[in-house]
Amino acid sequence: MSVYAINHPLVQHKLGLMREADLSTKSFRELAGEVAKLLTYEATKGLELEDHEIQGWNGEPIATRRLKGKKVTVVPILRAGLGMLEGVTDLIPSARVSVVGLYRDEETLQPVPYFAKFANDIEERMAIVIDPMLATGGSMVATLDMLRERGCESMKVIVLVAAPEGIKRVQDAYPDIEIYTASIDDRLDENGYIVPGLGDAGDKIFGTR
Ligand SMILES: O=P(O)(O)OC[C@H]1O[C@H](OP(=O)(O)OP(=O)(O)O)[C@H](O)[C@@H]1O
Ligand SMILES: O=c1cc[nH]c(=O)[nH]1
Ligand SMILES: [Mg+2]
Repeated sequence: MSVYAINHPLVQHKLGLMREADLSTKSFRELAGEVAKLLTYEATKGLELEDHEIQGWNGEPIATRRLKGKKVTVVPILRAGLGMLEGVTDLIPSARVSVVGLYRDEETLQPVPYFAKFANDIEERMAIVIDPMLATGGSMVATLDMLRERGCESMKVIVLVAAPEGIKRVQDAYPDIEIYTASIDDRLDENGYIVPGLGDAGDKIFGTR
């Protein structure tokens, strides 16, 4: 598995702003979308191109390249993953959206599934799973399991912040998956929150503190 911590200055600047304790819901939400978009740019760098000839401005043919048409499904993990969705689909507008609803039980830290709706032909698609936080990794692995059970072979992960524990959990379960993140943070605290982290990303995006 490859973990890509994106050090681009715009990513680091925007993530730094998101860490501010008193940030408004509006700003947190906007920044989540912007960082998601920048990470999507990185995560799609391996998409295949094909040659495509077009007629240019003066009537002469021009050799161009276009995306080979790999089918993509973006998979936000509810709720917080929705805060990244628009940023991702801005760059991949034809992507189908599959939705997985999970929350993490506050006592056991185990993922509790409550909803799932997958795009058609999921087994032919590259799935890009999005969630701001990869903490213990339980929610992400549960989502990847659902996709794999439905025949999805090609999967990538985009998270805003990852804990080493979560990276290891995904790595152990899915050694071939690529993870794209704006930061690998230090650790989890006693409640399973990422430190320094962002706090509760879902609450911040939805304004439900
Ligand atoms: O790696 P894990 O230990 O599983 O934790 C990460 C999960 O926790 C958060 O969701 P939460 O359960 O708070 O749900 P929400 O998005 O509805 O707020 C976060 O958005 C991840 O889905
Ligand atoms: O730090 C964390 C861990 C889990 N979920 C969050 O929203 N934040
Ligand atoms: Mg939450």
